[in-house]
Amino acid sequence: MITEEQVLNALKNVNEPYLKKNLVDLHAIKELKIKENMVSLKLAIAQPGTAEQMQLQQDVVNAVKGAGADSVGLRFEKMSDEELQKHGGQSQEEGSSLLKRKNTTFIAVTSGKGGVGKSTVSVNLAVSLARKGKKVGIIDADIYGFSVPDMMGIEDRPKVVGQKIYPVNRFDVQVISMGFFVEDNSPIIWRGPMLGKMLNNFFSEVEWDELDYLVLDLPPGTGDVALDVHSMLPQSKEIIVTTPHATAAFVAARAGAMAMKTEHEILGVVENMAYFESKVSGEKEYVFGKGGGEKLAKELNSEVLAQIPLGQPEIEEDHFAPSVYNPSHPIGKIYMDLAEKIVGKTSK
Ligand SMILES: Nc1ncnc2c1ncn2[C@@H]1O[C@H](COP(=O)(O)OP(=O)(O)OP(=O)(O)O)[C@@H](O)[C@H]1O
Repeated sequence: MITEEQVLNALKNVNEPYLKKNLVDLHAIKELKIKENMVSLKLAIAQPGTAEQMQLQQDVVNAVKGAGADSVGLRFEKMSDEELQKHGGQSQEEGSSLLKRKNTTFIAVTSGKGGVGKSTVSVNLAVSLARKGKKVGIIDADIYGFSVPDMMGIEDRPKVVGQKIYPVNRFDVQVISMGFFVEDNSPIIWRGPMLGKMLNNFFSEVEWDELDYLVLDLPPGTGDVALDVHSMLPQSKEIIVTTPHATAAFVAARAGAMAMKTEHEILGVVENMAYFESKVSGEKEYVFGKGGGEKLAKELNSEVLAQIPLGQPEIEEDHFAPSVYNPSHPIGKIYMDLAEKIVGKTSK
């Protein structure tokens, strides 16, 4: 079995890309665990969420596997400013280019709780806006489960050229996901401030093409993380996703209340899983209750933008994307209408 000493020896040969010193001398290894020849590491680095991090991931995995480990799980955190300065780095400047673009409308998609379809709505809204000829990007910032790449059927990783990361293009949408920065699907625990730093890097280090819309799939809930994002993106507009159940709407109202507190404009509510429509009789069955979206919209002084029924997209062999509805699918049409409404509400 691989020993701690062997791992450390291997990491002596890997340089932190920004500070150009090896990880051991930098005291960058904040945690090292070995279990049944599986090594898990937590590393503090100067600039997480950058092209360099992706290269570093690869270097660390190769080095530790080369020393005899079967698998390597990696987590990253941002090095403290104190440590950074000690090693000759500069603390990072906040604020970045994408955030300053005047022509990009930011749409944060949020929900009170998980599993209501927030990512599905984010993805289909982004694709539908692109189908309408808009230039669209999506950031999958749902740290509790970055599902966007899978939902869109993305197997590629972003291209990295020099310092820059190029988003993956799928259905004419530029896609960046937290999931691209995780090695081997290893579980990661993000804390609020880390997410903020990561997002900030997505805005500054990613080479976005022109964008009319940037859709942000945010983590559910109203915790620190969401608050962080709210304050970081004061210009962002919001869509709140709920199911029709009264309790779900009640929880979602808290997410909405926060948007109001942070003075984000609420574009409206999307009620997902609103009903099931029988193909035979056309009858609607309200499987998860009724009226939640309406109730929430009223509470937020807003409106229900769409009611999306239960239904699966057709699976296409040559264009595999398990959660993207075709524009001809009844649900695909509802998403096109939603995109139309969003364009109407956000045109200057
Ligand atoms: N209208 C719908 N009909 C059928 N299945 C749906 C619908 N909307 C979402 N789903 C399914 O429900 C599950 C949860 O959806 P999704 O991941 O979009 O929710 P979420 O709110 O983003 O969850 P999380 O917070 O865990 O990321 C997925 O398996 C998705 O395919």
